[in-house]
Amino acid sequence: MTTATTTLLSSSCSFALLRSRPTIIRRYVIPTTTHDHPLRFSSPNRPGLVCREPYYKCRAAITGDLLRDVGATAAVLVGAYGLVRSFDSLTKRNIIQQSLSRKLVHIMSGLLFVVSWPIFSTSMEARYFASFVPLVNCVRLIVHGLSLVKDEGLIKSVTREGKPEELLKGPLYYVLMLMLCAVVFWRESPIGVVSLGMMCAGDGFADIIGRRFGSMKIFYNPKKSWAGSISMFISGFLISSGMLYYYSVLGYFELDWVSTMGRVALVCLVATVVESLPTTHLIDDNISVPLSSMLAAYLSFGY
Ligand SMILES: C/C(=C\COP(=O)(O)O)CCC[C@H](C)CCC[C@H](C)CCCC(C)C
Ligand SMILES: Nc1ccn([C@@H]2O[C@H](COP(=O)(O)OP(=O)(O)O)[C@@H](O)[C@H]2O)c(=O)n1
Repeated sequence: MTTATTTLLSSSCSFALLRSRPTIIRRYVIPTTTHDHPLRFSSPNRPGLVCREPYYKCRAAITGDLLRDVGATAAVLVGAYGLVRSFDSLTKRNIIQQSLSRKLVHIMSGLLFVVSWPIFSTSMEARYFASFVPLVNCVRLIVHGLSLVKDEGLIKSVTREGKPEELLKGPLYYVLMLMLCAVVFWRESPIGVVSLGMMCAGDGFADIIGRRFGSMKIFYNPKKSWAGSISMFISGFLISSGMLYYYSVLGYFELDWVSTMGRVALVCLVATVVESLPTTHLIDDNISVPLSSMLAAYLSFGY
């Protein structure tokens, strides 16, 4: 470390405690509705702020963040593996059908992943630690999808027909969307939370309800039903709103709930219409539903 840097750091480190007010720290403008970075300080790899605390305090804070993020990543990785294994066991013991098992994994994986985001630190790198979990699962799906390694439990839990190559479609797109939302939107924007709510809960319940009660088919797409689409809208709206409430209770968002409910309803309507279209052969629902939700949420929420 250069003498200049040491001098800069050893002089002091200023901690700017951000709550939910717009705060400008030199080149950083923190949006009104987040305090995802309650502590921001400079270090050689974090230029831009003046240091005024003793250097050891900065090191301690950085080390604390690092340990917290590594621990959180390990815990979520174990949770992901355990979830798939649990449903594999339930399917093997014929407690639930394979199709229902896959949909429950579809619904629960992404939602629990979003629920886990607050356990990561407030550092700028936390989102990359979190996105490491879907990355590992992405590699796992590719390795098993190419049959480089055999994992009957994984294949049975997340495929329709038990073919390894199925892992390279819906499930792979699903974890890629989890990574995208974690890195791009994280805890700072409702867009990622709502989009994953629609992909996980909305699309998941559409399948479960539609298969069972979908006798009235949609006139422009006989493969989809009104029951499925209506359940997608309702479940997507309730789960997405619940996730936004969860994050607002934790202080990440300050939302006007009357207008927010309208915005979420609009996003749900867009995603539901997109999912009902006869385009599954062109683009997987795990791509079209989250992307259309992101666009609608961006236009609706504005950040
Ligand atoms: C079955 C899945 C997608 C198939 O979708 P579709 O084709 O039916 O529309 C989901 C695949 C899930 C994946 C194997 C595991 C993902 C785990 C996630 C990244 C982290 C979850 C952490 C949490 C704490 C359990
Ligand atoms: N809007 C919807 C969505 C699915 N479904 C039912 O759920 C089944 C699976 O839906 P899907 O092809 O979208 O499944 P995924 O691509 O989400 O895995 C469909 O074949 C329908 O029987 C429905 O009835 N209405």
